[in-house]
Formats: sequence, C-alpha cells, structure tokens
Amino acid sequence: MLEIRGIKQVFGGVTALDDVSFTMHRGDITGVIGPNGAGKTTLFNIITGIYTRTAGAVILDDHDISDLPAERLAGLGMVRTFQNIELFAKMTVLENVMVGLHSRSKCGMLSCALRMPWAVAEERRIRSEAMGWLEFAGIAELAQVEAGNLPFGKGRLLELARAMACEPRILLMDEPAAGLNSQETLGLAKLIRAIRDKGVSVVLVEHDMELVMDICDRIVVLNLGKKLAEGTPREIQENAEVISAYLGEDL
Ligand SMILES: Nc1ncnc2c1ncn2[C@@H]1O[C@H](COP(=O)(O)OP(=O)(O)OP(=O)(O)O)[C@@H](O)[C@H]1O
Repeated sequence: MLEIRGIKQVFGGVTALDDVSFTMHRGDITGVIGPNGAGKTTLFNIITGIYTRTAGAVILDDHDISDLPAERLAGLGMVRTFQNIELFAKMTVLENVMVGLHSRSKCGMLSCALRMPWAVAEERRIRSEAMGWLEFAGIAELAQVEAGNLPFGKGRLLELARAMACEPRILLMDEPAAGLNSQETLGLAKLIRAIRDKGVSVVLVEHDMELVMDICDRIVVLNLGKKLAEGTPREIQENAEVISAYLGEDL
C-alpha cells in the first residue's frame, strides 16, 4: 500500500539516503532500524512531506504522493508522532485529544463560543469520542490531569491516543520507546498491537531491538543511507550483514 521507490536525499555534500526502496503492506507493523545517522528520520520526513526528496517517489495505493504537503498527507490518513512528545502542557489530558477532534469538526469557533445548541451537542460528542481514545490507550483515569504533569510514559500513551483520534490509515512513530522503562515499553507494545488490530498500518523507527523484534511483522534495515536488508524479524536476526553492521552481539 505504501511504496518507497528509489528515494535519494542529499543535504549539501551528505547523502542521507541513497536509492532506498521497499513496500509496507496494509495492516502490518513495519520497523525501520539502523545505526545512528543511517537515514531513518530523514526517510520519515520524506514520507510525511516535511522534506522534499532529491530523487525517487512515495506511492500510496498507486497514487504518487511525493509532492503533497504534510497537511494533504494528514487528510489522506498519514499521521506521525515525534521523538520529542509535543503535548499542550497547560491543557488536560482529555482536552489534548479533544483539540484534534475539534479541528476536524464542522462546528465553527463562533457557534461554540455562543454555546449554540448544535455546538453544545457537538462538544458532547467530541468529549465522549476523546474519552473513548483515552480508554483505548489505558489512561482514562488521567483525563482531568494537566498534560504537563503527566509522567513521561503516560505522555507517550496520550500522544498515541491523540494520533488515533485523527483516524489514521498509516501511523508513523519516531522512536516511541525512547525514555520508557521496561514496564512502560511492554504497555507500549500492547497498545501498538491494538492499533494494528484496528486496521491501522504502523511504521516505526526504533532503537529498542527487543520491542522491534517482538512486534514487527517486517523490518527494513538502513545503514549509511542504503537499505541493508528487509525481512521478518527472524530473517533480520539471522542476516550476517545486519549482525556485523548493526546488531553485533546483542542478539
Ligand atoms: N536537515 C539536515 N541537514 C543536513 N544533514 C542532515 C539533515 N538531516 C539529517 N542529516 C544527515 O543525514 C544523515 C542521516 O540522518 P538521520 O537523522 O536521518 O539518521 P537517523 O538514522 O534518523 O539517526 P538517529 O538514529 O541518530 O536518529 C546524517 O548524516 C545526518 O547528519
């Protein structure tokens, strides 16, 4: 469904990506791994329309989406989370999810401010939908907590609840386990599987190999801007080139 075709990205004299091609299949959890500087974040930024690639194409369901800006891609169901959690710190957990739903609501600011009856009904619907996503992420009991006071790991779950409220078809996660302890990482793995089970295709860049090998259906390995290997977790773990370039003696 999402095809990366011959992507090349040159920054000044640095070739961050060189002829990278692979296909992510619908309903899969696809991991993108590789050593620091391999080009993982650059690839994410190209897929999500933040960078304009030097060459190659990104194809979604047979349509070339390479030149679409980030806002249009979001409209097509491509949603991403960032390495650094970006929440509205002064708003409650619930309001953080409601904001995303409001921006897609047909109800204008003025009718909301004037408390018109349809606006009140819409607000109630948005609140209940947002609560549903908090329950899905397992943080409903924190709905009224100010987001800035959340423990880091719960912030990650909130970020995913908010992303799910955008009804993505493809959810791209940039290092979702960064900064989480092992208990929190287990919770994250459960949530990512639940997201996939809702029919969302997941792409994650991640350094936590235990998590990647546990939840990914397929893995793409980048090294120095090139695709080194692609396959199931088992195939990747057994690939001699991957072991020498990246996995070392960890596995
Ligand atoms: N905006 C930029 N301008 C210039 N060079 C860049 C830019 N973004 C990335 N690079 C370079 O491109 C290469 C790939 O970087 P990238 O951040 O994509 O790697 P990464 O695999 O995500 O690394 P990490 O695991 O450390 O996040 C690096 O050599 C980096 O210095």
